[in-house]
Amino acid sequence: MPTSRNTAPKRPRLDWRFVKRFCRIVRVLFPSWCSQNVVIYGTLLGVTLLVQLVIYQVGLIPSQFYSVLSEKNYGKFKELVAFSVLLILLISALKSLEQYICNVLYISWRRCLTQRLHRDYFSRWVYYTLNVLHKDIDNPDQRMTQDAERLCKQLSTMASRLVISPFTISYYSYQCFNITGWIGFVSVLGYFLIGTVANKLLIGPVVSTLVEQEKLEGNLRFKHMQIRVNAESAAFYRAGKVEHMRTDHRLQSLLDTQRKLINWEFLLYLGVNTFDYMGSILSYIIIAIPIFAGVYDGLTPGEITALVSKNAFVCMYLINCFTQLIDLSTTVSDVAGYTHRIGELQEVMKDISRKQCDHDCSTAEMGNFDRERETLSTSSDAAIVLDKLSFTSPVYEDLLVKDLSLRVYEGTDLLVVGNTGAGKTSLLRVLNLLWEPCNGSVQMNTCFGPRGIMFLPQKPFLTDGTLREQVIFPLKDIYPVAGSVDDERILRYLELAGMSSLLKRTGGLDEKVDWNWYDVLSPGEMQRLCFARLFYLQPKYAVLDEATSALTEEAEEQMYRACKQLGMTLISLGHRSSLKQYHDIMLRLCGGGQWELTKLETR
Ligand SMILES: Nc1ncnc2c1ncn2[C@@H]1O[C@H](COP(=O)(O)OP(=O)(O)OP(=O)(O)O)[C@@H](O)[C@H]1O
Repeated sequence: MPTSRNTAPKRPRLDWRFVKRFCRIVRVLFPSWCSQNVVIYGTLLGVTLLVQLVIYQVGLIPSQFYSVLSEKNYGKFKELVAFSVLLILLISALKSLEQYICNVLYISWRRCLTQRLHRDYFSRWVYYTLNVLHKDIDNPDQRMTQDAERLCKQLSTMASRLVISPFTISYYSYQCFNITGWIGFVSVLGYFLIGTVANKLLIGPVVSTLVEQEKLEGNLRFKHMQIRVNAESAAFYRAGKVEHMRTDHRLQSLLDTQRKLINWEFLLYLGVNTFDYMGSILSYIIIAIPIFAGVYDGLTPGEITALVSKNAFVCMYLINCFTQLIDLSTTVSDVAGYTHRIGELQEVMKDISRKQCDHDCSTAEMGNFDRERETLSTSSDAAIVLDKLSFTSPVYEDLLVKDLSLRVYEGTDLLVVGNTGAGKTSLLRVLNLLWEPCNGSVQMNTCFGPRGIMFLPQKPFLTDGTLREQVIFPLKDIYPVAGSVDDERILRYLELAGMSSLLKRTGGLDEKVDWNWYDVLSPGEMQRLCFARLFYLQPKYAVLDEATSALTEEAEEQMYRACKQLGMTLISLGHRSSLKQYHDIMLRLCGGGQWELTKLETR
C-alpha cells in the first residue's frame, strides 16, 4: 500500500541534505579507487596540470617581450617569438585534449549513473509502485533520463576547474604572497570570501526554482507523450481543442517558473560579473601597494614595466582562480537542483525496494524466469492459498474484499466475477504483491513464469521489438530450445491464436519493425498475440484478466480450448456468462467486501 508522506517536502537548498545526496551520487560515479572513472579523472588532473604549467609560461611572455624590446635585442626577440609560437601550439593541443577527456568522463559518468538508476527502478516491481502508487514524486522517467544527463554534463564541465583549483590556488597564493606580502594575499582571500557569501545567498532560490522548473518540464513532456500514445482515441473525440488548451496551460506554468528562474539568475549573474570585473582592478591595487611604498624605487621605468606586467599576471591569475570558482555558481546551482531531483528519486526507490523486500524476500528474483526453470514447484498442494484475506484500494478505506479464504489446485479452473470496480483485478494485484493486504495472508506455492503461473493483464503489454520477441516475452532468450525447432513452435502457436497473418506483415519472425505495435494492432489482435505468448510459454497456471473481452465468443472458445489442451489450469476474471463453461468454481465479488464461492455444474 502506498505511504503518503505527512510532512511537507523540504525546499531543495544548498544544505546538508544536498551534501549527503551529492556524496551518494559521487560514490556511484566513482565506484572504487581503481575504477575506470578514477583513471579518467586522474588523466584529466595530469593534463590540466600541464595546461596550467604552460599557461604560466604564456603569462610570462609579455614581460619578457617588454624586456627584450626595451633592450632592442633582435636575437633574443627572434628566440622569444619562436618560443611563444611553440607554447601556443602546445597549449591549444593540451586544451583540446582536456576538453576531450571531460567529454569522455561525461559519457562514462552518465552510463554509471543511469545504469544504477535503472537497476533500482527495474528491481522487483519498484517501477510499478513508483509510477502508480507514489504520487509524491514527479516524473521519474525525466529524472533518470534528462536530469541525469544534465547533471553529468554540468559536472564534467566543472571537473577540470575543480580538479586543478587546489593546485593553482596554492601556487599563485604563494607567488602573490612573495610579491605583495601578506596585504595582497589577505585582500584577495577576503575578496573571495565576500564573493562566496554573496553567491551562496543568491544560489538558494535558484536551486529550488530550478527543481520546480524541471518538474514542470516533465509534466509538459508527459502531456505530449499522452497525446502521442493516445492519438487515435483523441482524434475520435475531436480532442484537439481541449487538449491544446490543457497543453498550453502546462506550457504557461512552465514559462512562468522559467521567468522566475531567469529573474533569480539575473541577480546571480550580476553578482558574478561584478565580482569578475572588480577582481581585475583589485590586482592593480595590490601591485600599487609596493610601488607606492617605494619598494621598487631603484628600478628603471623599463624594469618597472616588466615587473608590473609579471606581478599583475600573478595577482590577476590568483584572483582569476577564485573568480572561476565563483563563476561556477551558476553551474553549482544547476548541479544542486539536479542532485536533489536524482537524490530524491534514489531515496524513494530504495525505500520502496526495502519495503518490498521486507514484504516478501522469497520473491526477490521474481523477474528472473531463467532461474525459475530450475525451481519448478513439485508441490502437489494448492498453488495459491488465501487465508482470511482482506484488502482495500490504495486511496479508499472501504474494503474491496473481506476475509476471503480460498485454495486454487491444479486442474480446478476458477472464474472470478463481480461488478465493475468490485475488486477483481485488485485481487490479482494482491496476489502479485503489488498491493499489500490489510489482513490475512497470500501464499503462492508456484513460481512466476513458464511452467509456473503467468498473468495476462487486462491491458495487453506489447514490448518493442520483433515478432519473435513479442511471442517469447517476457523471456529474454529463446525458450526452451533455440533455432528452427523454436521457430516451428512459434509459428504453430501464432496459428493457434489466429495470428499467422502477422508474419506476412512483419516479413518474418526476426524482421525489425519500425512501427509501434499498439498503433498497428486492433485490441482483438493484441489479445490474440498475448494468447500466442501464453501457448508458447505453457505455464501450469494461466491468470486471464478479461483476456478475451475484445474477441467474439467463438474466438474465446478457441482460445480457452487451446489453453486446456496445453494443460493449463485457468483463473479467469470477466463479466461474460459464456466464460462459466470453461471453469469449475466461481468466486463472485459482491462489493462492500462481500464474496461468495459456488461450484459450477455446467461443464
Ligand atoms: N492504482 C489505484 N489507485 C487507487 N485506486 C485504484 C487503483 N487501481 C484501482 N483502483 C480502484 O480499486 C477499485 C477496484 O478496482 P479493480 O481494478 O480491481 O476493479 P475490477 O473489479 O477489476 O473492475 P473491472 O471489471 O472494470 O475490470 C476501483 O474502485 C478502482 O477505482
